[in-house]
Amino acid sequence: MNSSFGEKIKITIFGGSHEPEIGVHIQGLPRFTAFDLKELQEFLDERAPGNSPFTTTRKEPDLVRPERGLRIIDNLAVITEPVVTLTIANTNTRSEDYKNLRDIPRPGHADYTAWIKYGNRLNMAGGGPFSARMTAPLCIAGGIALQLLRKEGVEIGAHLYSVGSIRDAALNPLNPDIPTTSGFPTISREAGEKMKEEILSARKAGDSVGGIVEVYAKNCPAGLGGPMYDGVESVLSPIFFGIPAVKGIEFGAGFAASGMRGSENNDPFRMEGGQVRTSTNHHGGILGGITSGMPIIARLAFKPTPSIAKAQQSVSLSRKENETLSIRGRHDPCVAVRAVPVCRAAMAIGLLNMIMEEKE
Ligand SMILES: Cc1cc2nc3c(=O)[nH]c(=O)nc-3n(C[C@H](O)[C@H](O)[C@H](O)COP(=O)(O)O)c2cc1C
Ligand SMILES: C=C(O[C@@H]1CC(C(=O)O)=C[C@@H](OP(=O)(O)O)[C@H]1O)C(=O)O
Repeated sequence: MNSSFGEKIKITIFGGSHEPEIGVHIQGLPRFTAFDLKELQEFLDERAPGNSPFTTTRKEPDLVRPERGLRIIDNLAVITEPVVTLTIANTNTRSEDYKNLRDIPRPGHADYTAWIKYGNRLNMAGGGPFSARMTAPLCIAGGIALQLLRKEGVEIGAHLYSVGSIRDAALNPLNPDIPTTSGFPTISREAGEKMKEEILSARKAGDSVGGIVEVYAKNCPAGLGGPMYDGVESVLSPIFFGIPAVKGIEFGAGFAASGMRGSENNDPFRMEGGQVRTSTNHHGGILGGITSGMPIIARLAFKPTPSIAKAQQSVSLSRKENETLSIRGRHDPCVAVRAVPVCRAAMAIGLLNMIMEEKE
């Protein structure tokens, strides 16, 4: 099953969690531009599963394989064709964990709705095409987009804004920057330690916990986007909602703006070095759907992982009876942790689309 996003840059993600491979076709990248494969692999490694006690135990190397449309010279990949294809092998599938879930759907996952729509035609082991595994090819496209955007001066970063009720230190909305910490994606090391405890405590209880990822883009040119459906929020939201388990998105002050007065929420304009800037950034870099030149800021709310070890109430679809379900298998206790690079990838693809459109 394929899933596509974008017009100027079109990505098509294919494969499934327990198929031989997953991958992405990317159409419309500027020809004869190069990107660094080693840097792309390092970006993929940030998302890869199985590398810490805070993720699923399904360990995958997630090695990027250039397949089509690229000429490889040492670590450089030069884009030579209108469509490029890259893949990743699935090397560590354990489909027997999913046998009983064909009949007894997991509460909170896509098992039941996929059965309603596709019956038994889809290989749903590992979550099939609904799995977070599909965010690996998203990160291939996003990792390439991040490198191309950096050439334009655009920087995209993200951090774990919260896990359960524990909040990270605040990002500076006027000049966001994420210091490199100890391998855990928070600004504050102390907040990171508390989040780790919360995640391990949920896992120990056979449970899971939700979280929020905050993502920013700075040095983005003013003037991208347009009114209504051409707006930056309208372009970014579909790619953000394509990430499994995303249940809410806010830009700038977001929902909190609804509790403010206009005098508090409006960002005063001022001149700075001959350029129009704002003194605060409640608008998150977007006014009327168009970028203002201030940092773009979005927060993505992730629900707690649906697959939990605790016994849950479900049904047998064949016997039409209530059932108690106990899930075996390997699952993230908090999906938001590994979603941090995924949010950067999604933001990069969305913005590259708009920047390329502007260049036409
Ligand atoms: C990085 C990441 C890792 C995830 N890991 C798991 C997991 O291990 N187990 C699981 O049940 N769901 C996991 N999910 C969430 C499911 O894929 C998702 O909840 C499911 O496909 C249903 O889609 P929905 O939540 O968008 O409705 C993960 C999501 C992300 C973004
Ligand atoms: C493999 C990844 O995460 C998977 C995401 C996932 C889900 O339901 O989304 C379920 C689990 O799959 P499995 O049962 O095959 O181990 C996770 O391990 C990955 O992100 O690369």
